[in-house]
Amino acid sequence: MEAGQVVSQDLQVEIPKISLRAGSSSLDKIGYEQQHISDSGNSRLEAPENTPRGTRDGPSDTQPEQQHHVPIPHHMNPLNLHLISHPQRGRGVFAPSSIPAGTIIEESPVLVITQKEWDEGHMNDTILGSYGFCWKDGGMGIGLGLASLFNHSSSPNVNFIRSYSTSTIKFITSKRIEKDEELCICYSADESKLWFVKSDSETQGATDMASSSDEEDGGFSRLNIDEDDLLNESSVKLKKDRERRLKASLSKKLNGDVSKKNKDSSDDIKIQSPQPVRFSASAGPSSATMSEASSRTSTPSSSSVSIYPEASSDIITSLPPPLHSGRNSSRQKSNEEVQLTDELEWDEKYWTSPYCDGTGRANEYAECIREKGPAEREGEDGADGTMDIWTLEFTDPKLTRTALDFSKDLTATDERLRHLKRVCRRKESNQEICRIVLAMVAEYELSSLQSIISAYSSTLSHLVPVIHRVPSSIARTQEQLKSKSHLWPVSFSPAPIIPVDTSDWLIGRKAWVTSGIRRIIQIALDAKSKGELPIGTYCAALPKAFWPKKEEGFIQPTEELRASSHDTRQSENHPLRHAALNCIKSIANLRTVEPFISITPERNGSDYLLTSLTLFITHEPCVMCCMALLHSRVREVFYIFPRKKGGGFNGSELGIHARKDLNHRFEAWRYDGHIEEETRRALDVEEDLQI
Ligand SMILES: C[S@@+](CC[C@H](N)C(=O)[O-])C[C@H]1O[C@@H](n2cnc3c(N)ncnc32)[C@H](O)[C@@H]1O
Repeated sequence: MEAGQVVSQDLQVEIPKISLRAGSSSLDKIGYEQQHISDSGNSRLEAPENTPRGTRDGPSDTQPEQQHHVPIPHHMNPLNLHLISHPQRGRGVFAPSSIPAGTIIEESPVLVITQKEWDEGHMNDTILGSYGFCWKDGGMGIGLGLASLFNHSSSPNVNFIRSYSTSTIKFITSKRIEKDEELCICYSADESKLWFVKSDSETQGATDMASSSDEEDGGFSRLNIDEDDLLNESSVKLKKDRERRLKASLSKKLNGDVSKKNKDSSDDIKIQSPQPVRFSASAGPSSATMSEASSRTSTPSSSSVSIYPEASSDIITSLPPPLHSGRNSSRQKSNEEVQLTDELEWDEKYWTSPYCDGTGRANEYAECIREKGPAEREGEDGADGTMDIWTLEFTDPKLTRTALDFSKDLTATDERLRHLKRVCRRKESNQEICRIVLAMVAEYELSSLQSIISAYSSTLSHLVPVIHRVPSSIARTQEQLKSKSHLWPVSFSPAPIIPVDTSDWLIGRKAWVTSGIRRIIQIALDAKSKGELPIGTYCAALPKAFWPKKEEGFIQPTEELRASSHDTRQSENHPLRHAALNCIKSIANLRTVEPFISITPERNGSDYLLTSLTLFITHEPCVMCCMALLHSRVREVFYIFPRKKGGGFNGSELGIHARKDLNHRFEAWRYDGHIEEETRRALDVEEDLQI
C-alpha cells in the first residue's frame, strides 16, 4: 500500500502527506495501516453506535474491517481521540469518552498559501483542494494536526476560530460530545454554501454525511451540480457555470413552471432548505408525492452552530469566507434526477383544489382567529378608553396662538397625543373656556412643566396647567366620534374592515394553513423525540393563487424560500436557539446564496428576510421572537398554543405584531382547530418558558 492512501474496499481516500507527518513518526501511520488499537486500548473496529445510520447501514459499512481505527500519539493527543476511517467519508476524529462543551481540542498550526501561490500552483486541482481552509486575502490555510481530519456536518459539534496573526486554528467543542461520537466541523460559514454535491450513495464515494445518515439526522443545503459538465472545466468557470444555471433554474421556476420543470429538466439545480422536515401528508391526490417525498426527507435539524469567532480580538474582523475551498466538487457526481427537493415540493396545486387532501370538504378545515393588536383595539369601545393629560386652560382668546405654539413644540413627537385635536373649546358657566393639549401626565411634574412654560413665554407664565381626562384613541366610527368628542375632540379615521377569522377564505387557502399546522406539529413531535423542546416552525410563501393584489400593497414573496426548524436550546445549550429565531436564521442563510442572492427586490429594501412570508409555529412566540419576526418583516404568523406568560402577541398584552408605535405590523392567527389530547400533552411546554 502506498503512503498517502487509506484503503477501504469501497473507496480509496487520498490524504495529504503534509498533514500526516507533523512531527511524529507514528503519525505516518495514520490511515496507512488497516487496524490499530488506540492509546486508550479501545480496540473496537466497528463504527460507533451513534455514527449516523447511513454510515453504518450500507453493505460495506456493516463489516468491521471497513473501519480503520488509528491511534494518535498520546502526548499530542491529551483527549485520547482516535481516527476511524469510513468508506465514504474517509478518516474522521472520534471521542473515546464524553467531552464537555467548550473543551479546546487542539490549536492547530496552519501552513498559509497565498492566493497567487494557490492559483498558480493549481493547488485546487490537487488533493490540497479538499483540505484548505479559506484564509485571509484569498489565501488558503492547510491545517496541520487534527485540523485537516475533521469531517463535515451541518450540525457540527466542534467550532473553530482562525487566528491570522498566529497562523493557527483553534478547535473547540460547541456541545457535549458523547463517547464514540464523531467530532465534526461545518465546512461552510453558511450551510447553504457547502461544496458537497449530494451524490447517489450507491455510485459515489463522498457523500454528505448528514443526508446519507439516519433519517433523524437533519439534512442541509447543497447546491447540486452535474459532474459531467464540470469535470474538465477550470474552477472559475465552474463557479460561473453553477451560478448561471442556478439563476436560470430559478427564473424558470419563478415563471411558474415549477412542477413541469421538476420533472423535465436535466439542467436544473437542487436547492434545499437548510432544515428540511418530514411531511406527513394524509391521503389524497397529493399524498403519494408527498409521502414519497417524506420518506426521503430528513427531519428537522436547525442546530447549526455558528462558526464565527466569538472572543479573540486578533482573529477576524469581518465575516470569514466559507471554510473549505470547495472548488473541487467536480470530483463528486450526482446521478439523481434533477428536481426541487422535498422541502420545496409544496406546490400550490395541492392546496387549491377543494378536495386537496382526498377527503376534504370546506367544513373540515378549522378556522383561525385573528389576534387584534393594540393599534386596532384602541379604536374599540371597551376598557375605559381614556387617559389623563396636562392641559392649559384660559378664557382670554389672545393667548390661544402662543399656547398652541407651545403645545406643538412640547408634544411634536408624542404619538400618544396625535389623535387629539389640540384645542378644545367649551362653554361653561356662560364663558368660553379654551383648553390646549400639553403633555401626558406621566411625562412631567407640575413644577417642571410650569417652569418650562414660564421660560417659553411670559404671557403664559401666570397659567397653571391642569389635568384633564381625554379619550385615549382615535374614533373609528361615527358613534365613537360623537362619544369621544364629548370628552375632547378627536380625529376620525374609519377602521379598515379586517375579518376576525378565516371563515370567508378560499378552501384551498384553509387547506394550506391546515397542512402548515400539521407540518409544525410533526416537527415539534420529532424535536421532542430527540430530546428538544417540542416547538416547531415552518416558513414559506403563501401559494400564488391566494396572493392579494399588488395594488393592495402586497409585495410578492420569493416563492422558493422555505425553511423549517425547531427549538434547539437543549442540544445547543444556548439560550437564544428559539424555534422562530432558528427559522429566521435559516431563511437568512438561504438569502446569502444563489439563486436567492441574485433576486432583485421589487423596490429598494422590499425583499427583506421574511418579507411576505408566512410563518407557522406551534406556540405563541415570546416577545423577543415576535420582535425578531417583526424586524424580519414577516407577513403573517399562524400558531396553535397561546402563551399566557410572555407570549408576544396578546399573551403579554403587548401585541407586538400590531402596534402603532412600531414600524412594521403583521397578522397573527391562532389556529382554532381540534388538536388531539395526546398531541396537546406531547407539545405541552412549561408555563414559564419563553417560546
Ligand atoms: C478535510 S478532509 C477530512 C478528512 C478526510 N476524511 C480524510 O480522510 O482525510 C475533507 C474530505 O473528507 C471527506 N468528507 C468530509 N466530510 C464528509 C462528509 N460529511 N461526507 C462525505 N465526505 C466527507 C471529503 O472527501 C472531503 O474531501
